[in-house]
Amino acid sequence: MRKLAEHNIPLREASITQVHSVLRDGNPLIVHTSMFANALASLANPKQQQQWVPLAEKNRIIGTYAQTEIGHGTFVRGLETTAIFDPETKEFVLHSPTITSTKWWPGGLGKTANAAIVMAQLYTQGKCYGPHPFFVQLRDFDTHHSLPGVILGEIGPRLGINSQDNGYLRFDHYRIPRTNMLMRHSQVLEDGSYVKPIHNKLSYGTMVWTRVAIVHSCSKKLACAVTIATRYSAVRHQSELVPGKPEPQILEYQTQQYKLLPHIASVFAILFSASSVLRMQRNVAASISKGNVELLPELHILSCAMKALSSQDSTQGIETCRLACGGHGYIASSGLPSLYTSTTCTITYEGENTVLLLQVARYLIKSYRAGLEGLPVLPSVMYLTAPSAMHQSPPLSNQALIEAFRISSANLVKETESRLCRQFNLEQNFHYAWNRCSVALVHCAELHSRYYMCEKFLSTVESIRASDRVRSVLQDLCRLYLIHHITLNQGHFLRSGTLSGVDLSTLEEEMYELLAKLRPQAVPLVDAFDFRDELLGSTLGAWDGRVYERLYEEAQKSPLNKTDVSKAYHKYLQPLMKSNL
Ligand SMILES: CCCCC/C=C\C/C=C\C/C=C\CC/C=C/C(=O)SCCNC(=O)CCNC(=O)[C@H](O)C(C)(C)COP(=O)(O)OP(=O)(O)OC[C@H]1O[C@@H](n2cnc3c(N)ncnc32)[C@H](O)[C@@H]1OP(=O)(O)O
Ligand SMILES: Cc1cc2nc3c(=O)[nH]c(=O)nc-3n(C[C@H](O)[C@H](O)[C@H](O)COP(=O)(O)OP(=O)(O)OC[C@H]3O[C@@H](n4cnc5c(N)ncnc54)[C@H](O)[C@@H]3O)c2cc1C
Repeated sequence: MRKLAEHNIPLREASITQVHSVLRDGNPLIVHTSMFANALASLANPKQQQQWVPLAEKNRIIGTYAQTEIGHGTFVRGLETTAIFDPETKEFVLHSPTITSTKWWPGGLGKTANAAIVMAQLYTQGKCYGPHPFFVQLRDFDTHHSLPGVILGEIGPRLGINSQDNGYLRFDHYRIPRTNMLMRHSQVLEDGSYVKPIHNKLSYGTMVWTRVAIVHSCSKKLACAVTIATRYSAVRHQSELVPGKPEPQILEYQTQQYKLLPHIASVFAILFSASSVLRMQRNVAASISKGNVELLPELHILSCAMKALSSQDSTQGIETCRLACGGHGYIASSGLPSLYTSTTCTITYEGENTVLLLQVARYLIKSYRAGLEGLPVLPSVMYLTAPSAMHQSPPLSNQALIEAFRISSANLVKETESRLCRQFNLEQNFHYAWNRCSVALVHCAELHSRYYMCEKFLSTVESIRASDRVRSVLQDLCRLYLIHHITLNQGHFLRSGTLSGVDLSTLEEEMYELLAKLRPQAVPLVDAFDFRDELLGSTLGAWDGRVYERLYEEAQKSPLNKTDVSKAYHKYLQPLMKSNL
């Protein structure tokens, strides 16, 4: 915090990588500086912002975002915490009526935060208006004691991010002023009447914002992992490539190149998609402030799609990098285990990936049906009902591969929609039919999202003007990315008839050539991510390549090495050795 202040970096602009470098196993302030700050900025009205933002910026108020309950995370409409308006006192009464209504998970809630944005079911004049956000003080701002009516604690050790205090929270008829409801989009007036928002999902805005932030952070986390594994692969020599010859760098093995290079490419694919979603988010935020919510559904769907794909890709990529480092990838000082545990949670939080992909699928099916009826659909899904012929692009060119993605995706949506109709005819119930088709629907969402990511990668690379040589390396990397994802999804391309078996084997051949061509670029590419050693925090990935010396030095720091004979010898081993057991 002191460093950020010294360098005049606003908290919200501190990159996740910098934060990760300081607190590799979780940061108790992350939800304060991200979701809490964003909720105040986007859900509070100007008067409320004047009241709370300066205090939050000075860290007098430290907040969290308390939405998930022990019984409900995904299904936000099913939240049980209530906020009932009392017109007599002009207060809301917050209450946790059941065990399942206990708030559970919020970052920093256990011990750090003294306030929270609480999502609770709003009741006024006897009617429920669904989940709404409230600013709630939880602890005394001076003593930090929890306030009467607030029951708080920490939820216990997790797979990772254990230096964060994820918490639980219950309310016992806890009263807050009416003006603590975040009132930028909807209001409860003094007489208890409810003023509805211009779009009923605006109160979910902080989730959308965070999903976009997660996409960006995933590219950074993956970039750290590929940097470590690639540099290590250039230092590590193992086995014989040619019998009798010296042990080569393990990066010479084609299988090692196949493990690493597609994930280096993935960093760029995620990064370029993140930039594109961020641009859209800024446009939508500007439109909303002018009262226009037309593009909100598109942003919601795109952020769901990119959050799901980037969290899945980066988690798998980091695990592949860990495995690519053999035994040394398993040691904590490699940095890879904490990268994995602090990234795999992004698959679950801020909307579990399957659930988000089903949101995307719902949009695809609705847009496809609208397109068939000649109704207007938004630009990103117009292709679903556009004529599905290949254009005049040269066979197997980048453009042709993008078209193959587009047509295969449209084909899969069409096929799944027909299945949905057939299932509906059998079940006579849309929701049961939907569930029966949901595996296929998730595949539709994944292919559509991959198409978007491939398209963004290609268009961004093609627009690079600064350096022909940089563009040329990135073009090869992009080509590798396209072919790699086509080979992983061969079935879709064969089914749509966009690529033949011969095409696929030609592309596979090219992929192997690209691995060899890109091999000399691997280290320069990851060096270009420009992570300082302190940021990477890895014995395997440091810039100077002194892997073995660093591993040895790090081992000396193990607490077990403080004495030659450990306490456990006297307490357990020696008695065991003498016991004749
Ligand atoms: C330690 C490492 C850190 C790395 C991270 C780095 C950066 C990130 C920065 C900070 C984050 C740090 C830590 C994060 C900590 C985690 C926090 C949390 O997890 S907070 C809790 C998050 N919870 C969720 O995401 C819940 C997921 N569920 C939902 O969002 C909704 O319930 C769901 C599934 C979308 C459904 O909503 P529901 O109200 O039931 O709607 P319907 O399905 O009925 O749909 C109705 C229509 O509304 C549309 N919709 C839904 N959501 C939105 C939205 N947000 N905006 C616009 N529109 C929306 C939906 O598409 C439907 O539209 P149609 O009727 O089809 O037109
Ligand atoms: C590290 C971490 C930090 C977190 N931080 C916060 C925080 O700061 N604030 C906060 O409020 N919350 C936080 N959360 C909670 C998080 O948002 C939820 O865990 C997440 O939204 C998933 O909800 P759930 O746990 O209820 O899973 P569930 O919804 O119960 O999911 C379990 C399974 O059911 C499936 N499923 C659920 N619904 C459907 C459906 N409609 N269709 C098909 N399948 C379905 C899912 O795909 C999944 O396989 C955090 C969670 C973690 C792990």
